[in-house]
This record gives sequence, C-alpha cells and structure tokens, in this order.
Amino acid sequence: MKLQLALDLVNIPEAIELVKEVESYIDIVEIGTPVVINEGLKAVKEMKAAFPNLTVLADLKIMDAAGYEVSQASQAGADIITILGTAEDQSIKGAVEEAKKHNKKILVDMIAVKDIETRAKELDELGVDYICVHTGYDLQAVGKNSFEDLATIKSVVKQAQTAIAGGIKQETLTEVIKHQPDLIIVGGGITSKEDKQAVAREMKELIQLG
Ligand SMILES: O=C([C@H](O)CO)[C@H](O)[C@H](O)COP(=O)(O)O
Repeated sequence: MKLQLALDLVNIPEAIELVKEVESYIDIVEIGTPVVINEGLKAVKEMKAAFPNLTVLADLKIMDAAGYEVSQASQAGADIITILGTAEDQSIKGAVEEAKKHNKKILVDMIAVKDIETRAKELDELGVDYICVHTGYDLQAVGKNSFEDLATIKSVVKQAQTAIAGGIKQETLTEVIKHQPDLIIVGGGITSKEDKQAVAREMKELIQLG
C-alpha cells in the first residue's frame, strides 16, 4: 500500500514547501485539480523539477480530449494522470494509449459514477492502471465516505490497482487499511494539520504495518 499526498488548496511555492516537510513519508505527490486550475501544468513541471525522484500525479480529472491532455501532462512531467470514470470509453482508450506512449500511468477517478461495480469491470478491461473510489469535498460535507465502494471494486477488479480518496484522516485510516487498497490518497488529513510531518509519518507507519 502506498501513500499519496493530495495538494489542493495551495499555490506552487506553498506546495513545494509542504512536500519538503513530508517527502520521506509519501510515495506520490498529487497536484490537485484546484492547483491545476489556478496555476496550470506549470505546477506539475515545477514540482517534478523540485523533486525529480518523487512520483507526481496530475489530477486533471479529464473528461474529453483525453489523448491530447494526457500528452500535455506527460510532457510537463506527470507520472500519473487522472481521468473521470464517467468519461466515454473512447476517451479512456485514448488516455491509456497516450499514457503508454510516454511510459506514464492512468488513474480513473470514480467520483459520481452511479454503478461502481459495472463501471469498474469495464475500466479494468480497458487497461487502466488504477481505479480510485472517491468521495469529493461536496459529499464529504454531508458525511459520505467511499469505504463500501472500495470493497466493491476490490471484489471485481482483476488487473488494475485500487485506490481510495476523499476525507481520509488518521482516525479513519485503520478502516481504510482493512480493505487493503494499493493506494491511499490523503489531502486535508495531512495538509490541515499543524505538524504535517508527524501526521504523515504516523500515517505511513500505520500503512506499513498494513
Ligand atoms: O480530488 C480531490 C478533490 O476532488 C479536490 O480536487 C482531493 O484531492 C481528494 O479528495 C483528496 O483530498 P482530501 O479529501 O482533502 O483528503
């Protein structure tokens, strides 16, 4: 199980400072959608330049023009690029094909997918690298989480790695670990804390205990 730090509510210098604090405890750093909207793919480029050995995920949440957007993010230095599970199969195929050309990976975000089981099976067959269940900020605000959805995708996915995102905190990490996803994505659970390094370290230790 790997730990991904999601950076959503920061600018580029703040993102780089934050990663300096927790670099030893994370496997992947995510340039979150709000950061890409505010700063563009420059944020991915600068993060990769600052931490060449760290895997960088660009959370583009692609919906269309997938091949083109994956190619742009790849050229900016992203190692993993996200596309939405609700995108057309043609877009998913375009993303997978383009990512392969650049030796990059595709993570599918299942946010707002209604039939998680059926779509996860289809996406797995389309050859994506990760399938990620995700409770976005707007549903976190009304008390939802993705633990059941994680169990669902774990039961049907054969080839892709599984991931979970959305409101995961130290207090809920043990529940997440029980389901053994390949990737655990944490944003505010680390970034909103006073001592980010201590929280990241404790989360990493729990994950390693598995
Ligand atoms: O993808 C995300 C969200 O849609 C905003 O872009 C977050 O990165 C993801 O939810 C993880 O962040 P937390 O929910 O704060 O853990």
